[in-house]
Amino acid sequence: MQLACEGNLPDVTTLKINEMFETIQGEGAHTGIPSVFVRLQGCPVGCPWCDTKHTWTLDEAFLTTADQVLNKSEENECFFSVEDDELQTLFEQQGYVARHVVLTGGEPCMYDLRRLTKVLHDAGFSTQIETSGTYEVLCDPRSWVTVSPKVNMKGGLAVLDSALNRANEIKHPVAMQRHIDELDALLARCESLQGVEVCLQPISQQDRATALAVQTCIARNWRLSLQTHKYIGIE
Ligand SMILES: C[S@@+](CC[C@H](N)C(=O)[O-])C[C@H]1O[C@@H](n2cnc3c(N)ncnc32)[C@H](O)[C@@H]1O
Ligand SMILES: Nc1nc2[nH]cc(C(=O)O)c2c(=O)[nH]1
Ligand code: SF4
Ligand SMILES: [Mg+2]
Repeated sequence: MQLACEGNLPDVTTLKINEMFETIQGEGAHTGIPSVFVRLQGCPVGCPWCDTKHTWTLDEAFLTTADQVLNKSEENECFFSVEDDELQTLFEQQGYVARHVVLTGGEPCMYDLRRLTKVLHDAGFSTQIETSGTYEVLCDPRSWVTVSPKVNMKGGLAVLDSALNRANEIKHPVAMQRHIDELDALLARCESLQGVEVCLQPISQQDRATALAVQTCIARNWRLSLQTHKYIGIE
């Protein structure tokens, strides 16, 4: 077995994929960029307002074929398995033209993403990881890491701090003042976050959440992240 130390690639990782599609990145600093979305299966965090609850389970009863998953007409728990070094071939078969790949979920950092992100960057893609900070972020140094910190959730502070240390962007979902206070506490504790772009994302397009996010972004000079894909009815 190969060691996963610097310079070496870890062994092949089997990815479980719930959805794969080409769309426009709708959130955060990369909003507007045509992207291939790879939605990985599994998340134990349990945010009550999560908009991808269909990805939470890792029950093998939902294992199906790539064809079934790629041709889904609605969200469901079904997923297929693929080795990370076979993903690019699938992109080609699907005829994707986007050169930016967003790894999301579920919680993508339940998987070792080092081989996948290295191979993709070496092939000329850029990559972005959307993570909750509840698992260590294992990826290529060239990947853009968006941490949407889930405080007081499973994973613990040490893991969250290591994810925040790797973050290129903090994207915080908000609905109440309490969510802003939690973010303030994180920013105060984590020196590595000085200078990292912070954005607030209203939870589920609620009017009050949006008003709070707008007002706080103006007051703090933070960025607003709307889930723009939901406003225009794309994936
Ligand atoms: C579905 S999560 C998957 C990636 C990872 N588990 C995470 O939480 O970052 C992708 C992004 O959507 C955000 N999100 C999920 N449900 C949302 C909702 N109802 N309203 C606003 N943002 C939401 C998350 O906070 C995260 O930034
Ligand atoms: N268009 C689009 N942009 C997104 N940005 C983050 C998403 C996610 O679910 O992680 C997402 C998504 O599901 N669709
Ligand atoms: S961590 Fe992400 S995928 Fe998991 S429940 Fe929360 S928002 Fe959903
Ligand atoms: Mg989404």
